[in-house]
Order: sequence, then structure tokens, then C-alpha cells
Amino acid sequence: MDSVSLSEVTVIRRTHLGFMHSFRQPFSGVPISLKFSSSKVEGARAISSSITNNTKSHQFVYGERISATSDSGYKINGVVNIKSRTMISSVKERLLLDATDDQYGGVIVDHRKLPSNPYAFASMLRASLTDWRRKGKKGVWLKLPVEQSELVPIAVKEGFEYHHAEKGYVMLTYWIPEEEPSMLPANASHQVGVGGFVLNQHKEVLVVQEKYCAPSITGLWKLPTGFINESEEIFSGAVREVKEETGVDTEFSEVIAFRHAHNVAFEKSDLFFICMLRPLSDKIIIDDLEIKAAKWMPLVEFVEQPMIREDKMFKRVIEICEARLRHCYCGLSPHRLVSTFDGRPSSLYYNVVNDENDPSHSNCIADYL
Ligand SMILES: NC(=O)C1=CN([C@@H]2O[C@H](COP(=O)(O)OP(=O)(O)OC[C@H]3O[C@@H](n4cnc5c(N)ncnc54)[C@H](O)[C@@H]3O)[C@@H](O)[C@H]2O)C=CC1
Repeated sequence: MDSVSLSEVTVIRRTHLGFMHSFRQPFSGVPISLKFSSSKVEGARAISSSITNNTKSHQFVYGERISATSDSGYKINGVVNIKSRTMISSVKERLLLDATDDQYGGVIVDHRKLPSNPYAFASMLRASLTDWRRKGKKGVWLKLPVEQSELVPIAVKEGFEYHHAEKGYVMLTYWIPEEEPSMLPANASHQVGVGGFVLNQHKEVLVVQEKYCAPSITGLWKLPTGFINESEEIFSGAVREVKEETGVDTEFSEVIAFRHAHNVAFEKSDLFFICMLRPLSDKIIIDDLEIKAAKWMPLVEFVEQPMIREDKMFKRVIEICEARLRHCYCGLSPHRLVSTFDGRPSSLYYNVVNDENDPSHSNCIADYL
């Protein structure tokens, strides 16, 4: 009778499944049948399993009790009948979820290799948690695709928490160290919006009326606004939103101000970047789905609207834009760079008041139109 080491056993010893289950899956290239059945062995709840392939039959027990043997380490519940040491080691590997280490001492489960069978998943998840705990791992990231949503309640029952969800998946997390508070970062806390201030050479501003809006702003002519998409730049998002809502082509000039507000949608905070854009065309073609009307409106008329005149934010935004047109204010321009900290190309927004090497390079003196 073979015996197995404690480290080999610990990954499977905490398997408590109160059900009987059988499934087939490839095993080292050989199709096998793996059967689980729950039973009481020497007072401890245990799962016995038999593996058969064309040539061999192997039996062993997943159980709570592990006893030492005098000559070579440990055996399980004293009822182990293992014909191949290699076999149990391979089984152990099959019983753990595929995962890679992250740089913070945690693990990321490979969602492309999740078992399709919920019972197998339950067993492998529990065994993996035991293994990760033994190895001192900290955070566990478990992404469950929508096609395998039946696995979600199993993970939750095991102690996983929701982290965030997208259309195609839900991300769950588990913090292993009981003595340390969780260091896992929270879900994204903000949405990012953009507004376009587009003025033509006749001092007319591009404005829209929204199709769906709060009754209090019905009939208001407002700046085109919207949200930027995932992986979209603020500067290109603003140009896209203006084009989508009004059909007008523009070129990004500057971020002239941004607003930070809280509890805006789904309890998330909101960053709203107000951008000055130069018009490249003037023909208006509205987006029928979102917009009721759009037009070029004299700036003075726009400002005279009671809702704008009385609104502290938009009143100030217009004052800033006017100051910018008089070269009395500098907005922020994007500058592409790569930081060695994360190696990512990114946009740093800043203004250049005085460039000694290139006097023509300044946000403040550049003409808007
Ligand atoms: N609309 C405005 O006058 C103002 C907008 N902002 C900022 O502009 C940015 C974008 O905001 P808005 O343009 O107001 O976005 P929004 O709330 O109008 O949403 C944009 C579009 O998404 C769709 N949408 C949003 N929620 C929906 C729902 N529950 N059901 C169906 N469709 C839905 C609608 O098509 C809508 O036109 C934000 O950062 C916001 O803070 C700031 C001040 C005023």
C-alpha cells in the first residue's frame, strides 16, 4: 500500500460534499470516470472516490482524519488503497483550480479553465482555498463568465464577495489572511463625463435640447454632454460626443475646468470635464435617439437663459471660456507620455504658461479660433 505525504493530502482533505456525483473528464490524456460518494468513515465525514480507466482501478478517500504511518509519512483514514503515487499526484492537480500568482501575494483564477460541472467546481474551489491558505496566499480573484453563472452561488457560499460586474462576467474576491484586514482595492468609484464648449467665428455656441431630461430643464439649450467609453481619451471622447449629438466635426483645444460630484449614479462619483473644442464644420445633423434639437446660438443668448444665469457652475464655466478667449486664462492640454512606473502610454493634462525654449508654445497665447 502506498502512502502519501501530508502536503499531498492537505489539498484534498477539506472536501465535504454532501452529495453523490459522477462525471467524466480527460485525465492525463486518458478518459476516466471519477465517482464521488459521501459516507461516514471512522466518525469523520469523508468522500470516497474511485478512478477507473481501461487498465487500472484506483481507490482512495478524501477525509478529515490523517494518520501517520511509521515508515513513510501519512495515509488517509487508514483506508487508502493507492496503486500509483503518480496517480494521486495527478488527481491532486486536477482537483485544484488553475491560477496564477499576482504581484501582491494573491492569486488570479484562470476563468478559461474553470470546470463546467458545478460539483467539480465546488470541490476544486474548496481544495484550492485550502492550498492557497497553506501557501500563505492573500487575495483571490475569481472571474465567473456569464455562461457559467451557476457557479456564482457556490463561490458566495464558500465566502467569496462580489467585487464588480460587466456584461460578460462577475468578478468575485476572497481575502484569505484572517489576521489582516483586506487590502484588495475596491471597485471603480467614478464615472467620467465630458461636455463640449464649441464656439464659431460668429460668437455662436453649439447647443442641444435633450430628448429625455428632468422636467426642470425641459426646453433648456445646453452644451452637448455625455460619458466617455472604456479606454477612450477625454479629448477624443469630447469630440465624439459632440459629433454624435450634433453632427458637427471639432478639434480638441483644452480642458477648461472639471467638476467633481458625488452620489451621481449608482452611488458612484462623477468627474465632468468641460472641454473647449474648435469647430471644423457647421452643418448640424442631430442624433434622433438622444437629442430633440441642436443649433448654433449666440453666446449672449445662451448666457441669458435663466437656468444658465442662475446656475453657479455653468455661469462660471462661461466666464472661464470668455476669459480664455481674451487670453486671460489657460486650460489644460493633453501631452502623451509613458511613465516608467507602469510602462503605459498615457495623457498628462497641463498648461504651458511660458516655454523658454519655444515662446510660441503656450496654451494661453494660442488663439482659440
Ligand atoms: N446633462 C446636463 O445638463 C449635465 C451633464 N453633466 C455631466 O455630463 C456628463 C454626462 O451626463 P449626461 O449627458 O447628463 O448623461 P445622461 O444621464 O443624459 O446619459 C447619457 C445618455 O445615456 C442614456 N441613459 C442614461 N441613463 C439611462 C437610463 N436609465 N435608461 C435609458 N437610457 C439612459 C440616455 O440616452 C442619455 O441620453 C456627466 O459627467 C454629468 O455630470 C453635468 C451637468 C449638467
